[in-house]
Amino acid sequence: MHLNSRAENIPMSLNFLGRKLRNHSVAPAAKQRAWEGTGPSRCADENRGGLSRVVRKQPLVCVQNELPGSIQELREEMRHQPCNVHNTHLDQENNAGVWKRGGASWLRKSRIKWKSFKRWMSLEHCTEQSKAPAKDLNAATINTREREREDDVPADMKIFIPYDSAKLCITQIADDMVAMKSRHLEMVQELEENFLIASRENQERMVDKIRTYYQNKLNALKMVLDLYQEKVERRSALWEEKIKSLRSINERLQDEQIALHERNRHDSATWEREKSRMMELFSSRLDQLHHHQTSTLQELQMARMEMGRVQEMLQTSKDAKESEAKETESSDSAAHLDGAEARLEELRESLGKRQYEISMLIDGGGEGGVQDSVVPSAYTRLLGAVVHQAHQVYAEVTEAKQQFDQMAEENRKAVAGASVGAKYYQDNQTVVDSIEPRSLGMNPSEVRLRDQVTQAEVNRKKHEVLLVAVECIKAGVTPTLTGPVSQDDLAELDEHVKSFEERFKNSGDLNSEVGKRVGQQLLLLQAELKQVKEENKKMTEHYAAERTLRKKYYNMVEDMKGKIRVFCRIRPQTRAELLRGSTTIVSCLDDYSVILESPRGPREFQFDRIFTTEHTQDDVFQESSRLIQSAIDGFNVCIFAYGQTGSGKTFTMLGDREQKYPGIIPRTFNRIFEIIQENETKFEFKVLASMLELYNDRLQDLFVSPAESLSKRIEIKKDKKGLVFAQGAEAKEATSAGELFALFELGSANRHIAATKMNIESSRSHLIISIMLESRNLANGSMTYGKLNLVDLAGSERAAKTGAKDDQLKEANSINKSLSALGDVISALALEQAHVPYRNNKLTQLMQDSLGGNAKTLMFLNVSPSDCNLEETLTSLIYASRVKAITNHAQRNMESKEITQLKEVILRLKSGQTVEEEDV
Ligand SMILES: Nc1ncnc2c1ncn2[C@@H]1O[C@H](COP(=O)(O)OP(=O)(O)OP(=O)(O)O)[C@@H](O)[C@H]1O
Repeated sequence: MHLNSRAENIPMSLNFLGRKLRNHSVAPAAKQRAWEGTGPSRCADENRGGLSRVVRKQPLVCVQNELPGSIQELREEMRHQPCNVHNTHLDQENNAGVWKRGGASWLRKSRIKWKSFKRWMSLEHCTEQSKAPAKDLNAATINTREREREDDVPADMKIFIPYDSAKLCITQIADDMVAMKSRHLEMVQELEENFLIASRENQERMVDKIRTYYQNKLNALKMVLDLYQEKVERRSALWEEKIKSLRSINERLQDEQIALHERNRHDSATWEREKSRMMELFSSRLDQLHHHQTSTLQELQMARMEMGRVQEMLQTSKDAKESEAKETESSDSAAHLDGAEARLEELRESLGKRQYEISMLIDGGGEGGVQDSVVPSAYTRLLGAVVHQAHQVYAEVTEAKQQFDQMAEENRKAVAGASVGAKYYQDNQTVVDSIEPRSLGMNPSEVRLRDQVTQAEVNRKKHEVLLVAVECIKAGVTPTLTGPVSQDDLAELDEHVKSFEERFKNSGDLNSEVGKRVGQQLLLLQAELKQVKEENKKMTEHYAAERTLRKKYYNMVEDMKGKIRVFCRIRPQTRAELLRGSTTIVSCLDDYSVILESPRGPREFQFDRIFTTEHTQDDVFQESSRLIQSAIDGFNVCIFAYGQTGSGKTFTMLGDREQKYPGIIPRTFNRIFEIIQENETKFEFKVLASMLELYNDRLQDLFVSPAESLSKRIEIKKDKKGLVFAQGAEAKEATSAGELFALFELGSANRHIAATKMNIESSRSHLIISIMLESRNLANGSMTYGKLNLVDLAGSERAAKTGAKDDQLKEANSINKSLSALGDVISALALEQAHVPYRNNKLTQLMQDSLGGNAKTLMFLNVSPSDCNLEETLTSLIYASRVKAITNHAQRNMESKEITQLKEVILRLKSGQTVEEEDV
């Protein structure tokens, strides 16, 4: 067998290539070239690197074509002329390892100069070197020189290789190829690992970057918030100062008001005094009038008496005149008679005048006395003004009221006292009257009696007038005055009233001016106070908004840190509790603090959010819906409700039976498909759901009938990413919220429910709904896998309290066992213990990737507000407080397009399928 000198390069090159590939991590393209280099099509491909470069100048002629004859021919030849090469030392030397050292002896025997062979070898080596980037100029120069030398080699030179050696050589080539193939597979694996590591590192770097970015953002926000807070505090201080000053102004004004009031009181006292003085004046005037009337009456009587005397005289003179006329008429008696008649006339006149005056006095007016048109109006005006003002004082000032009442009482007593005198006067009127004619010659006892009677009458009248005046003031009615009033009296009274009115008016003006000023100031103050209040309100709102924002960012950070969020929901009192007369012992301090009134005093607990009876199902869902987006973004999300039996877990998670108030689960179904719809142009989604129930320590698939479920064995497993899944349970695909809800209803029909002693329908199993959310980015093909666990835990309860027996007792024990296992896991996680007892119970196993794992977790703590549940509520609150301390390590389940493809290739290789070039 012989080979063309150029063709000889081929096996040697392959050997080199094999070695080279083994010691080099090759890029897929290079690997592909290397693969192609070993394939049968390599002869045709001149333009590829490596081996083909050596033969670029002279096209490579295929080995088979260059061979002088067929193997048969060679064998023939060897039969006639035993191959001396075959019988040379080659085999021995080969056995002794000479082959490996270069096989110099057989080369010599084959008449090939060692030098030439070495040159070929070097040439090949240099050619291999030239595949790598030509770093060294010398190497290129050597290469050129070697090629020049190669041109010296005779073109027809043949090398004879013994058949066994050739066989050996070919066997080795075959081995090399097999080794190369396995190496290639190793490389693929290596590549895959490298890709995985690189992508993981990349992801971690990204997460770190995002974390730093958000941390910086948060710090900036914190700074802004601090600034705001400072501003708010400064403004609060400013407003407090303002309020303080306003308060002091207010106080000052109040003092002024009090002083004014005092002054008013003082003025009214003065007015009182003035009024009583006026009353006295009135009464004295009335007395005077009365006196005047009495004296006029006396004068009248005297005039009557004188008239009687004069008439007597006239009668005597008439009688004398008649007797004289009978006897003789004398001139003296005629003169005497004329004088008497004049006197009579005079007396008549005087009497007429007096009678008129008396009639005026008695009738209260009349021509010739006081002017009828002036007196009543002046008095009415005067009295009207005085009484009106006095009545105002009486109505407004309590003390004045008392005084008036007292005055009325005193006058009434005085009138009563004076009436005795009057009665005496009436009883003795005849006596007194009989005294009158002899008044000029009265004895002292008679005069005293008459004076006493007159004084008593005067007093009575005076008090009667005062009483009438007081009563009129009290009633606000102007008294009607009868009797004559002189012009002087009127003028004096008028003046008096005018001055009083003036003073009153002045004081009123003064008061009204000050009052106006005070009122204006008060109005200003009120306006300012209103403004301050509004600003305060705004500031409070602003502050509350800032606080909420702060809390939101804090929550975001907590989310990023992976803290488990705990929301506490206080349900309203049930009918049963109300009938029992239970009182409410749980109250909410603000959005984040809850207070429990325990026998040892109030205990405060802090949570991420508190929901009271005023919060609707929608409010509760709004706070939780952010997590649904996270699940679609590729996080593990778990929302679960914890609490004693009947505390409202099912109401929170599922809603009421009629779905009038749907809970988190049905709302989540809708939200998932809303988000999907919003993103369907960018992503392709797949939604799979499974529904399990953990009942009496046994996992049951709720998507199959209970009978079928009994025959199924469901095991909790973890996939490569550490995600928990239930092997053996059905995962059904849903393409709409309606489909998902229909699946949920199918599962709900198979749940275990019982009624407790309190007659509340109670779920006796833990319900776990898992929704797997796969999304493929249509732009780059990357895949994300999110998982949303919605868990309605069975209620924790005290068997003794609920009156459970037999099966129900067993159920209760199983529930309590699993909840206590959950408690142990929470404790271990909160204390960051090395070992977390997830495997103690199926519930904790199932929730492993939701608690302290790769998840975002939200726990609803449902509590009853009634005192009859105090113990359970306290335990639940303590339990949930521990949960808040747990930190998860939320990570996105995402892989790049390459990883996804490589995984597919590996799967196909494993299953023995062929892999196309473009797949890799
Ligand atoms: N926030 C609420 N508003 C109005 N009613 C509520 C509220 N929470 C609970 N309820 C009512 O209280 C009762 C008990 O609630 P629910 O069945 O949800 O409790 P639970 O904790 O799920 O009980 P169990 O663990 O026994 O299943 C129900 O009648 C429910 O309608």
